[in-house]
Amino acid sequence: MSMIAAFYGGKSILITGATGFLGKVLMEKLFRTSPDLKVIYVLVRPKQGQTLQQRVFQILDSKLFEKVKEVCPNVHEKIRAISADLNQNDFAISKEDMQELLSHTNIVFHCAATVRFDDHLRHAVQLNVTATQQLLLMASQMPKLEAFIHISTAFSNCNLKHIDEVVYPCPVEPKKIIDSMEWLDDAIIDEITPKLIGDQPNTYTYTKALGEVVVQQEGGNLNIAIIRPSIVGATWQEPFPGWVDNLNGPSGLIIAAGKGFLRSIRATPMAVADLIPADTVVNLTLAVGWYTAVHRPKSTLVYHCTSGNLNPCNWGKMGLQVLATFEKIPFERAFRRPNADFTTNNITTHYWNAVSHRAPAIIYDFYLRLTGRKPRMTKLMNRLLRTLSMVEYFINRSWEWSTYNTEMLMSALSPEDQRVFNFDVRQLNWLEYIENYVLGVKKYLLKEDMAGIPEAKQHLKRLRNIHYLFNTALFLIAWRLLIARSQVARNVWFFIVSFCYKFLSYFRASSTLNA
Ligand SMILES: CCCCCCCCCCCCCCCCCCCCCCCCCC(=O)SCCNC(=O)CCNC(=O)[C@H](O)C(C)(C)COP(=O)(O)OP(=O)(O)OC[C@H]1O[C@@H](n2cnc3c(N)ncnc32)[C@H](O)[C@@H]1OP(=O)(O)O
Ligand SMILES: NC(=O)C1=CN([C@@H]2O[C@H](COP(=O)(O)OP(=O)(O)OC[C@H]3O[C@@H](n4cnc5c(N)ncnc54)[C@H](OP(=O)(O)O)[C@@H]3O)[C@@H](O)[C@H]2O)C=CC1
Repeated sequence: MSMIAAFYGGKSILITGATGFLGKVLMEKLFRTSPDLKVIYVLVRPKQGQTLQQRVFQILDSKLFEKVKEVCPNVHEKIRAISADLNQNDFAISKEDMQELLSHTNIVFHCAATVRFDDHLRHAVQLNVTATQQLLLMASQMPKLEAFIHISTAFSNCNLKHIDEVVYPCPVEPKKIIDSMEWLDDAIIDEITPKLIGDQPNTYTYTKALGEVVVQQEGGNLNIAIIRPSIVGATWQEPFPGWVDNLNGPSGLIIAAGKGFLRSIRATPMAVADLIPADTVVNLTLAVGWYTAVHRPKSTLVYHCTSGNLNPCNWGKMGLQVLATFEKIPFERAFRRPNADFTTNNITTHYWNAVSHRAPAIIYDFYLRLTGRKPRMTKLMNRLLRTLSMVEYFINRSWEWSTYNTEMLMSALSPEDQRVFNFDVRQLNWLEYIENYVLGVKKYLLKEDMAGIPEAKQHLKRLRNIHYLFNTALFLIAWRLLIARSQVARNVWFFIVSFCYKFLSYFRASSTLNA
């Protein structure tokens, strides 16, 4: 019997960010392994004309939850959606709901965040810092609370090369930042943002670092732990391989490469691609929840959920495997044949951006205009280039994350828990994982049918022929222009033509003699 699964039985669990990528996998695993849990409270904001209930039921009715429905048929009754906006005071939670949360919650998993790299500092601070502070305040009023688990990121201190499982101080106290956001106007915030974030690459990593400091400073007597996952990718094993539902991290770029938009990325092939599957993160999170509640460590423990030091894979290997998978499982209606490559310096990056990204987009938009359609490729390409510029920082460096706490926890688990809540990335086979990832992107993100693969392959063959035809035509035109202008080119041309003629004459003569 799994001790961790038994621990969550009968518990009331509060999850923020449950409608996000990681939150969904977390809920799924909780319901599947502890179907006798009492209730999961999810803080949800209403969206797109959907009620809260509809938003949550849509998640429960998705393929991700198919196995859950078998082991926990009354899952709809065990989830309680609470209207909340983490940007508002007291999260805009009603008094009755707040009362219920405060008096019943046993465990809190805080996953909600803005993960946009370029978010305005005011918004990023509100969600990643102030909301964390407010949630801690709420948690301190929960008499039955056993553990508070905060999800941060392994990149919260990416200005360092070697990162330990400790909370690092920030140059400016989070409280001062929170206060200043209240009275500074947007223009001034824009101006001081680069100075404040210093050697952090963006407002996301900066505010996640501030969030950790808030957790440490304001955790009071709570049992708190911080989890730092690296780049969260599709599921590895559970509930099935390859599940992914948003474009963050590598997923969007896999689509862009598979559809043929992405031709070149400035990346260091030997840099470590520190991906971590979503189910691995969730298994560690649940194990940490159990350990924190049961063993009550004296201080806030930080757990790195990374792959690089235990089972490293680099971007070069990953890129090649992604391309190899496209051969077997191509995406439908590609714009060009997938043929992306890594570049390593600024000049080649600019060159390939102009030649392989912008020029084809302009030509295609011209063609759309000619045929009376609305141009759209240049806009899409600009967005892709913006995304590339945002992720460049992370794919041209390697970090070392120590994993003492994570390894300590692994050895503290029973063999059964090590199996059910497996977070040992040494067992991960990267080639298999990446293939499943690409397949998952095709099935769950692009919603493409596997039956369409033969047609997709035909389409790629047509694109290849068009490519060859286009290149040949281009070469002939260039050559024709050169011959018209240069005596040397003309001489070379006559030499080649007469050589071919002589060779053919000789060949014909010798075959007549033999006959
Ligand atoms: C040796 C040879 C080898 C050969 C090799 C060949 C290679 C070939 C294989 C290639 C693949 C393998 C290598 C992969 C490298 C991956 C690196 C990942 C590093 C990640 C590090 C993460 C570290 C930190 C981890 C964390 O701790 S946190 C989690 C990470 N957080 C994020 O990943 C958020 C990022 N994103 C944003 O920050 C915003 O998205 C923003 C970008 C500002 C845009 O912003 P904006 O332009 O405003 O656009 P949106 O409004 O967002 O979207 C507007 C429209 O574009 C859509 N769209 C949004 N995104 C994306 C996206 N990516 N890709 C595509 N489309 C996207 C969206 O659907 C919407 O479409 P629509 O609805 O209009 O139709
Ligand atoms: N994905 C990754 O690669 C990594 C993620 N992390 C961390 O993991 C956690 C989860 O990330 P992930 O699941 O990928 O992110 P998602 O963007 O998929 O999910 C974010 C969640 O936060 C919720 N949220 C955002 N704003 C508000 C708000 N104002 N009020 C209420 N809820 C809000 C979203 O709700 P809604 O559905 O309404 O938008 C969503 O449920 C984050 O803390 C992130 O920093 C760490 C390392 C890597």
